[in-house]
Amino acid sequence: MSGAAIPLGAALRLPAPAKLNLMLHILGRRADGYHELQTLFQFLDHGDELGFALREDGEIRLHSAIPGVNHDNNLIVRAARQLQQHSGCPLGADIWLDKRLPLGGGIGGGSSDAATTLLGLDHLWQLGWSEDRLAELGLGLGADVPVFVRGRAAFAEGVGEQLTPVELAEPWFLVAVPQVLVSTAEVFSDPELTRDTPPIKVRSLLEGGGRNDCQPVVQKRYPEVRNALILLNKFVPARLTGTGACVFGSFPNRDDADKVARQLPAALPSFVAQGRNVSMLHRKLATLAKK
Ligand SMILES: C[C@@](CO)(OP(=O)(O)O)[C@H](O)COP(=O)(O)OP(=O)(O)OC[C@H]1O[C@@H](n2ccc(N)nc2=O)[C@H](O)[C@@H]1O
Ligand SMILES: Nc1ncnc2c1ncn2[C@@H]1O[C@H](COP(=O)(O)OP(=O)(O)O)[C@@H](O)[C@H]1O
Repeated sequence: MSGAAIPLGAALRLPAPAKLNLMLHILGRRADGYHELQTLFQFLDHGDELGFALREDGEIRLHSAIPGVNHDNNLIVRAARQLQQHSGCPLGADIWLDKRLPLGGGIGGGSSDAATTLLGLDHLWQLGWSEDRLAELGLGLGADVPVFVRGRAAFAEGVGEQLTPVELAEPWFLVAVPQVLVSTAEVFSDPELTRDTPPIKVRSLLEGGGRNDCQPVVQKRYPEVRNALILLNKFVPARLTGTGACVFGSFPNRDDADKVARQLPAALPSFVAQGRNVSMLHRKLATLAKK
């Protein structure tokens, strides 16, 4: 991406971590067309970074462009404007984005950027909004925004907004990034999508199991994703996250994950990161609260 680095003048720098959907079941379709899910979210210690500085004139300016996303449609700008409108805050902000997460990868980059913007500006503008209020506002921006606002690994139901925090093992993940952009809307409108998985209880899930119901449709439509799953499966059980395109496998330590990463072809970029039950954003905010 063409993003300027975050300048030293930014008053606040905050991470926007990626997430994985460790499993994703589709239970049915609601009257409004959205799908009822059960999914398990865990954060990664890898992500984008945002910088914020206060503006007295009420303007919201994002200084880093993402190719293909115009300024006003960027989830960062939309999140900032929503918070401004709903809080009646007269202040504005200069915002910078160091974009490291792939777009449309199923690792939640856009949603995480939006959540970091909501929490970052709540801090900068000293609004004192509760997490509940910020999560509710975030849901209007995207189904995955609330989990990033709350920052706890969670079992999610509904369209992803009913969250039950969970304590999971924190293994290392190798995340492969097929060079293709998967459209979430396209996957959810595929007639072949499994939409009738019976609901499960969180306890049975934590004992292992689960799958990603989007995977058969995505690997059929996107050969890049199919190939990535085949390649990674040679080393470790591989699975799709969200609606893709990223696929991942888990390892007990960083070295094992790095070894496999080195054996993947150059045409399939990847990164290694640790699964975390508390997001890096919330760890950073906790240190600011102590100051
Ligand atoms: C399914 C997940 C799992 O994390 O996929 P990823 O986007 O992360 O891959 C997300 O909940 C996705 O959330 P998000 O990416 O915010 O989706 P949205 O932009 O709200 O939805 C894009 C389109 O997908 C369909 N959609 C999305 C979510 C859902 N539960 N049911 C749906 O049918 C709708 O047609 C919607 O218009
Ligand atoms: N700040 C942002 N970062 C990433 N994508 C954004 C952002 N703002 C808007 N978008 C749009 O949202 C789409 C999906 O975003 P992203 O979160 O990267 O994918 P996914 O939901 O699959 O993880 C992108 O393809 C892009 O068009």
